[in-house]
Amino acid sequence: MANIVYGNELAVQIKADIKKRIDQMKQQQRRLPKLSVIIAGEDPSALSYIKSKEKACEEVGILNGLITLPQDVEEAALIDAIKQLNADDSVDGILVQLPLPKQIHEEKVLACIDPSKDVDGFQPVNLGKLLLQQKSFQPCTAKSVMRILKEIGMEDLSGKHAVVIGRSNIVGKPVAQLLLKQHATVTICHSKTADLKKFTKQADLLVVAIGRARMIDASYVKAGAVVIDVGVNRDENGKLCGDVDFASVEPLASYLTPVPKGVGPMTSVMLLENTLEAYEEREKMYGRL
Ligand SMILES: NC(=O)C1=CN([C@@H]2O[C@H](COP(=O)(O)OP(=O)(O)OC[C@H]3O[C@@H](n4cnc5c(N)ncnc54)[C@H](OP(=O)(O)O)[C@@H]3O)[C@@H](O)[C@H]2O)C=CC1
Ligand SMILES: Nc1nc(=O)c2c([nH]1)NC[C@@H]1CN(c3ccc(C(=O)N[C@@H](CCC(=O)O)C(=O)O)cc3)C=[N+]21
Repeated sequence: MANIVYGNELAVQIKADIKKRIDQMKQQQRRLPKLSVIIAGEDPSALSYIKSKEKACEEVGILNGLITLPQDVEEAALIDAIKQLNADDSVDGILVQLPLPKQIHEEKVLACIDPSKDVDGFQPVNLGKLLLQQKSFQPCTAKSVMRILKEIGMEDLSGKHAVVIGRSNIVGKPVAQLLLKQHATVTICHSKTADLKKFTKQADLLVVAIGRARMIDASYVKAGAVVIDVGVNRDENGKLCGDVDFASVEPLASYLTPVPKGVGPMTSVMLLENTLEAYEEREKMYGRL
C-alpha cells in the first residue's frame, strides 16, 4: 500500500515558519509584505481559491488586497489595474487569477506584471528564467510538487524517468522544467499522445495534471511508482477529487498524494513563500534589509 503524502500537514509546518518570520518583522515595526490579487468575473471556484489564499495570508500576517473586476471588463482596464499595482510600493506580489474572461488576451495581460512582483511566476521573463535554470519565481503548483518530492527524499531524480501528463503553462510545462533541473529524464504527455499508457507504465514518477476526474487508474501505473495528483475536479456527485483514481492506485504506488489535502494546500503556501521572497528582494533593493 502506498504511503499517503498529506500536503496539508506539510503546509501547516511551512506556514508556521513564515508566520514566525513575519512576527519578527512586526516586532521590529517593519513594513509588512503584501499580496494583491486581481480577479475578473465571479466564477464560484475562482472565488473559493481566492478565499483560501486570503485566509492563508491572514494566518501568517501577509497583507492582502483584492481587486474585483466585472466579467465583461475591457483588457485595457485590467492592464491599468496591473500597472497601478506595479507602481505601488506597498505591493510586493501580484496575482491575476486565471482563467481570464474570453475577451482578454491572457498572455498580453500576464506580460504586463512587473517580473519582480510576479509571485505566480507566469510572466514571460520568469518563465524564461525557469527554462534557463536561473533564479526566478517558480510557479506555485510546480514548486509545491517539488517540495512534496523533497519531503519524501526524492530531491535528486538522477536515473529516474518522470512522466508528466499535461502541458499547460501553469502546471505541466513548469513541473517538467523543475523535474529536469533535478536531473530526471522527463516525458511530457498530453491529449495528442498516442498510447498514453505505454509512457505512464514506464514512469518511476508520475505527475498528473489533466483536469479529468479519476482518469488515471492502476492500469496506467507501474508498481512502486511515486504518483503526484495535481488535478482538482468535481465528480458526478459534486465531490472534490483528483485526476487519479485513488482507490485503484493506492495498492500499487509507493507514494501517492490525495485530493483534497495533497498538492492544493501546498500551492497556496508556496504563494506565501514567493510573496515573502518578493518582499525581501524589494526591501534589499531599497537598502532596508
Ligand atoms: N492543485 C493545484 O494547485 C492546482 C490544480 N490544478 C488542476 O490541475 C488540473 C490541470 O490544470 P491545468 O494545467 O490548468 O489544465 P489545462 O486544461 O490547461 O491543461 C490540461 C492538460 O491535460 C491534457 N489532457 C487533456 N485531456 C487529456 C487526455 N485525455 N490525455 C492526456 N492528456 C490530456 C491537455 O492536453 P492538450 O494540451 O493537448 O490540450 C493539457 O495539456 C486541473 O484539474 C486543475 O484544476 C491547476 C492549478 C493548480
Ligand atoms: N493566477 C493563478 N494562479 C494559480 O495558482 C491558480 C489560478 N490562477 N487559477 C486556479 C488554479 C487552481 N489553484 C488551486 C490552488 C489551491 C487549491 C487547493 O488548495 N485545493 C484544496 C481543496 C480546496 C477546496 O476545498 O475547494 C485541496 O486540494 O485540498 C486548488 C487549486 C490555483 N490556481
